[in-house]
Amino acid sequence: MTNRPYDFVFSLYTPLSLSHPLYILYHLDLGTKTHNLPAMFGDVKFVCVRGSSNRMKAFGSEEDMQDICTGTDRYCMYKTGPVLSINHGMGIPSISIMLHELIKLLYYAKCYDVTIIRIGTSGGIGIEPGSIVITDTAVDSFFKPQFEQIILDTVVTQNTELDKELAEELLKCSKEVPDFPTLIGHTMCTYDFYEGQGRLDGALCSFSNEKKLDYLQRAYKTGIRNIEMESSVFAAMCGLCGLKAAVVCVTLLNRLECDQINLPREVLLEYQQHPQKLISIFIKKRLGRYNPK
Ligand SMILES: O=P(O)(O)O[C@H]1O[C@H](CO)[C@@H](O)[C@H]1O
Ligand SMILES: O=c1cc[nH]c(=O)[nH]1
Repeated sequence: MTNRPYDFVFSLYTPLSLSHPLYILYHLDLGTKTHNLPAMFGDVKFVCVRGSSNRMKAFGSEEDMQDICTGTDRYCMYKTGPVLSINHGMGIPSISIMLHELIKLLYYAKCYDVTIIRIGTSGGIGIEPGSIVITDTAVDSFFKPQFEQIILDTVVTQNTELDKELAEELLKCSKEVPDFPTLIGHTMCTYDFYEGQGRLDGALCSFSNEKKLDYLQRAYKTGIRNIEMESSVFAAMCGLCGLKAAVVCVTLLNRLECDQINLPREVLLEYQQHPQKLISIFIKKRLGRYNPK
């Protein structure tokens, strides 16, 4: 039974919170006592997560979309039929807090068969800017396929593999959008945008251009095709909770060539549409509503 996989996780890990009569999803400004979560979210089948709140309304028309998390400016959430969109901010701590509360929300709303996708931007390694990378495995800065979570005073190593079948299904959907290359590869997840991603243009830089290129070329050789800042904890938490998950990111630059993102605004906006287009096709296909022109 994979219907509500998070039941399994909750029974393992959180008996206290489950038995609590009132549950507050603090950073989402939602709660079991204040909101009828099954009525509001029970039909959710797809959750799309993105970094910034501006990119959130992609699945509905701007006018009729209301932010569900009105009482907080931490996260924004929109719902269009079975598609829920939430932003996660930048970096592992921010997405991790959002995911804890989102997964509890899905549990209390009695959702089942949910697919969750991070739609994002990234720095490419050795590939054309504008390409899409569908992540098979998130790796850390040592190129290891793992996420190290500190729980109390213990380092717990978690698996960061993503759903292979889902990745292949997404790659198949990409054939419908031939305007930009799409590939499956490893994604490196870092704690920082600058030195942490081997950039020379931060406020601090403690290594040479040669060292940077050597590092990025070694990353390429292990199968890493892009770098971003959330995929490892996303893969680990969704995997532990049995949620089918994918990470689909456009690359904004080729890090073997430069560090600065200096694309004209309209090109940047156009690139950000690439993963969005792919995911729209995927969802429409899943819902039996895809009509290729
Ligand atoms: O996918 P988005 O939200 O653009 O996130 C990527 O861009 C941010 C850095 O600019 C990091 O959070 C990285 O993961
Ligand atoms: O280079 C990049 C671009 C977007 N996001 C990142 O984390 N790195």
